[in-house]
Amino acid sequence: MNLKGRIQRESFGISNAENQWIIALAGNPNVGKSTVFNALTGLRQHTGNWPGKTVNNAQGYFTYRDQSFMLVDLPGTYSLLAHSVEEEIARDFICFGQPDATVVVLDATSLERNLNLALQIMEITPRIIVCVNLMDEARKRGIIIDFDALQKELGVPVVATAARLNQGLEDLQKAIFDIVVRNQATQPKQIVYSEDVERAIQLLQPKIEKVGMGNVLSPRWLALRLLDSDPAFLEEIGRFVSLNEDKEDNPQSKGGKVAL
Ligand SMILES: Nc1nc2c(ncn2[C@@H]2O[C@H](COP(=O)(O)OP(=O)(O)OP(=O)(O)O)[C@@H](O)[C@H]2O)c(=O)[nH]1
Ligand SMILES: [Mg+2]
Repeated sequence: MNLKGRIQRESFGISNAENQWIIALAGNPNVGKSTVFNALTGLRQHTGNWPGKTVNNAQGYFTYRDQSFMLVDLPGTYSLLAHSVEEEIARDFICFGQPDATVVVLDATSLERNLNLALQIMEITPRIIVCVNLMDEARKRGIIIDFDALQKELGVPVVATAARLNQGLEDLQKAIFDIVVRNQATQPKQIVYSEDVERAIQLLQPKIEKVGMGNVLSPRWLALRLLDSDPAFLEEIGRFVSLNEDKEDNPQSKGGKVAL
């Protein structure tokens, strides 16, 4: 990891070892994130608070095929629209903490509602694994999920788990490994908005690409956030750009401001 990436992560209280991959664990409240986290990391974990917040932060470690992974258990959220401090933490870490991949844990018994968050994260990053947890509950209720169809539709890896029963966790580790270490390509499904919004995105996107943030955050997603015009978040983006900009690579960038 480069120095800028390290500084960025440290601002979230994350200081991973050299050669240690960072995996964010996101999901709606009560879907089994912490159960997945505990099953994968066992006793190799420590907890504290997110810097400056009274929200619990847990980090843990596991190794798989000689690679070391740090898991970061994010607060449970229904969306990333930052209506609460939990949503803000989850959104900022996924956007600016530069995780090498994000696992989004879904409740197999209420997929439709849970997919909302997965689609939001898929707008931000292609490095995502969908983990459909509570599969034992779904089976009990006679819910059948067509995983091949779901994976095809979403365009990202989908893994079935029952974390409380320790089922599917090795498949999850392999899916993480494939995305992070083997650089497996994904094609996350993108939400298509109304004609007006799509036209505005088309106008903004090339300008955002010129500013040179496209390799860190999705230009399409940034265009949507500019259209939201949430001033606090735009300021956050500006701070992030100034940490990450490299004037030699990117002569167009201007003093850390999103100059459009
Ligand atoms: N039956 C079943 N229960 C599970 C499974 N995974 C987790 N649970 C249970 O679901 C409840 C919530 O699990 P947590 O791991 O705390 O969920 P969480 O997503 O971390 O919750 P928040 O941190 O509050 O958002 C607990 O009672 C778990 O034991 C599973 O695969 N099957
Ligand atoms: Mg939890």
